[in-house]
Amino acid sequence: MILRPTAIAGVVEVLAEPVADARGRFIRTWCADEFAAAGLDFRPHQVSISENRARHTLRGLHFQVAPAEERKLIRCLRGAVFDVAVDLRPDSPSYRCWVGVELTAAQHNALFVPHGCAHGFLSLTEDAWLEYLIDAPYRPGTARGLRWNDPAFGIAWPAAPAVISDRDRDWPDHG
Ligand SMILES: Cc1cn([C@H]2C[C@H](O)[C@@H](COP(=O)(O)OP(=O)(O)O[C@H]3O[C@H](C)C(=O)[C@H](O)[C@H]3O)O2)c(=O)[nH]c1=O
Repeated sequence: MILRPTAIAGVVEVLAEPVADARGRFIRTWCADEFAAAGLDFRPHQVSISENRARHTLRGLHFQVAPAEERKLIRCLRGAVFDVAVDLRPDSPSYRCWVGVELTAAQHNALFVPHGCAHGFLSLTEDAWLEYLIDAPYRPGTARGLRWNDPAFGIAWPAAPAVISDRDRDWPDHG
């Protein structure tokens, strides 16, 4: 795999290096050693799947508050999504900046999101499924959120959401 840095420190796109033969392809999607060699201390604790029926479903943007902070590796298992991370670390040179990456099942690419960043996505196809590798147990009530169109972040989404939860629609402005 190729770990490609983004404009936000610690947010890394993981590009697949498929090994093809007459039967098809073999793709490594995570490796502790390769991540560690890139300075990413990431050991998954739980794996989840997010199934999204309608095109332009938006989930997020979420982050977990300490001590429940999560590092997560997100990949698309079906369809495609526009995946976004926002830097919420006040001491970071990219504080309040965002990056967006198109994740597709066909490319097998992924986005690594470290502590201190919010994550969200907009599905670009019907039946877009995401896999999350997360390095902490799920702790209900520890999630906080940013609103997708909060002017404080100016995220350039490819489209407005057609489907969004009330909770995600109503996150307050961050001023
Ligand atoms: C996140 C999570 C949820 N759940 C249960 C709780 C609810 O009964 C149901 C849906 O939860 P929620 O509406 O919080 O799911 P999303 O809105 O997709 O939340 C996720 O969306 C954004 C984009 C993220 O990056 C996070 O992974 C996560 O916050 O699954 C669990 O059982 N385990 C979990 O780890």
